Amino acid sequence: MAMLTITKEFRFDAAHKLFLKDLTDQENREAFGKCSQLHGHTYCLRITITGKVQPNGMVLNFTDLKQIVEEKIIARYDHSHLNELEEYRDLPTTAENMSLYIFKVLAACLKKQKVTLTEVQLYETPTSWATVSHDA
Ligand SMILES: Nc1nc2c(c(=O)[nH]1)N=C([C@H](O)[C@H](O)COP(=O)(O)OP(=O)(O)OP(=O)(O)O)CN2
Ligand SMILES: [Zn+2]
Repeated sequence: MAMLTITKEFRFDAAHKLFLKDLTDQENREAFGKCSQLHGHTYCLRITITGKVQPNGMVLNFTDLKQIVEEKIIARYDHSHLNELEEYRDLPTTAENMSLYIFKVLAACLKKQKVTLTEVQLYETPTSWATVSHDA
């Protein structure tokens, strides 16, 4: 059976460094290399949802999707220092951890809109990204 999804793309700029609290600076340099130094990315975030097509012809108005993602994620992440955000106090700010957190937050919000979040893709660079998918 065919499955319909819709996707919206967002961008945000943020700074971070990769480190583990329990390691010394030297050990973090050895573990994470250049990424243990503060640096920035223009992140690209793709949000994909599915649901019933409503009488207006839409699963969810892209404008409404934009408002939710901007309020819950972009407003907090854009021009931020990611390591200072509460959710990453004890977690490395990897694409993996960030996409898992974003999925958890948005899945709950989108459920209230009667749609299902099927995929979050977070690109740290154009060649490096993480994908979290909804369990079938
Ligand atoms: N599995 C992961 N590996 C790495 C992550 C990550 O989140 N998950 N993050 C980093 C760094 O943040 C780094 O800034 C990005 O790494 P990399 O893709 O190597 O960056 P480049 O600028 O070298 O990318 P190119 O497009 O290949 O030039 C490291 N690893
Ligand atoms: Zn990085």
